[in-house]
Amino acid sequence: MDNASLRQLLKGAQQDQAERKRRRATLYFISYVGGTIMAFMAWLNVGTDNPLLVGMLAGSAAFVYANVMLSHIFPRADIFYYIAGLVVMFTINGLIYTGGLNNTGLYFIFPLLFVQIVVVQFKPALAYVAITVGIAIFMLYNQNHILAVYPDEHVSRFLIATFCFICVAFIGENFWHQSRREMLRENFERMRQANTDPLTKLPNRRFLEAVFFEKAMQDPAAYFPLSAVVVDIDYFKKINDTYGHDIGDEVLIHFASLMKETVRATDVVARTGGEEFLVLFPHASLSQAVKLAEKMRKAIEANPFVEGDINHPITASFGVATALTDTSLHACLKQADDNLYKAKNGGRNRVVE
Ligand SMILES: Nc1nc2c(ncn2[C@@H]2O[C@H](COP(=O)(O)OP(=O)(O)OP(=O)(O)O)[C@@H](O)[C@H]2O)c(=O)[nH]1
Repeated sequence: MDNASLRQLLKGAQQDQAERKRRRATLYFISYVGGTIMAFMAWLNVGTDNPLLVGMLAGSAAFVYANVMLSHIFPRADIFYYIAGLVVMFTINGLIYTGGLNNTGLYFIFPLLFVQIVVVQFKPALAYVAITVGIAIFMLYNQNHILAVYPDEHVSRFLIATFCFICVAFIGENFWHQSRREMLRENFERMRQANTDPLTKLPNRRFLEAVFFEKAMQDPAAYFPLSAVVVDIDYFKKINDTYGHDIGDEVLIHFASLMKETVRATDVVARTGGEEFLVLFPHASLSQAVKLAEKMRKAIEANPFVEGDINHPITASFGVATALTDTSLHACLKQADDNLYKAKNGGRNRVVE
């Protein structure tokens, strides 16, 4: 797997945790509380001479509820945050257009603008707020086209207060956004280190268990049949004993890069133990995996470790197995291990399926 895909997988795993929870909780809270307030306001306005306001508030409440219900069904879709931001845009301008109850609509704009900033992510929120306030200003200066009547001094006070509110809200959001990004970067770095083998820079066993297998279980159609190849360098102890541990380390790095070069960007090569590696081929049948393992075996055999006076041939043994579905993943890994054992007992430098 190339570095970009690995980063992508790790970032996905990281975001899935705290960030998604925070955004979802915000959307749920704002939708249920905001939807209820709008429904209540619609009811308060029933019987007044402003049927458009009643319809708009009731319609917005219904839309907000429908949106949040759908977001429960599709919890991973971002579209519902943007729809909520659009409903807020519509409500703000609807309030300005109709004037709200006793012409008090302008007072509700500030909390609604804040909701828009919180629900939509930082950069898109700038565009949402600019459009919302742009339409509002247009209506306030073209009052002959709207139902409400706002005295000039209300308009100026409102615009000055809106300007100050937007500046303060965005400055706060900006600093919060920056510190969150910084925190995410640090967390990501820690996570990357925890999931990487420091010697070969390959993903480690933790990555497989906490990230890759989790992802495969969440979306089996994208990964299965998943083929596993357990690879173990032959007579590695002899290399350490002959040339020393440092050269042994160099051999492991050489071996890791050879294996990485022979697989595709979507395949994973991980170091799972001292001189043991696990290669995973998503969407690969047993026969395809055997061919790929044979290709790796030949590449390793053809590329001895060369450094200074040392020219040491290297071979490895391979155990292959395939999981047709996610339920057979653990049995497949055990089978691949058993096959590696057979390859070792059968004389090494071979692939056993
Ligand atoms: N240099 C180095 N050696 C390691 C590392 N991790 C494990 N080893 C060594 O790898 C060797 C593994 O030896 P064995 O399990 O006997 O396997 P082998 O000599 O490869 O023999 P077969 O696997 O049966 O072919 C041991 O000597 C470990 O000390 C490491 O990170 N660096």
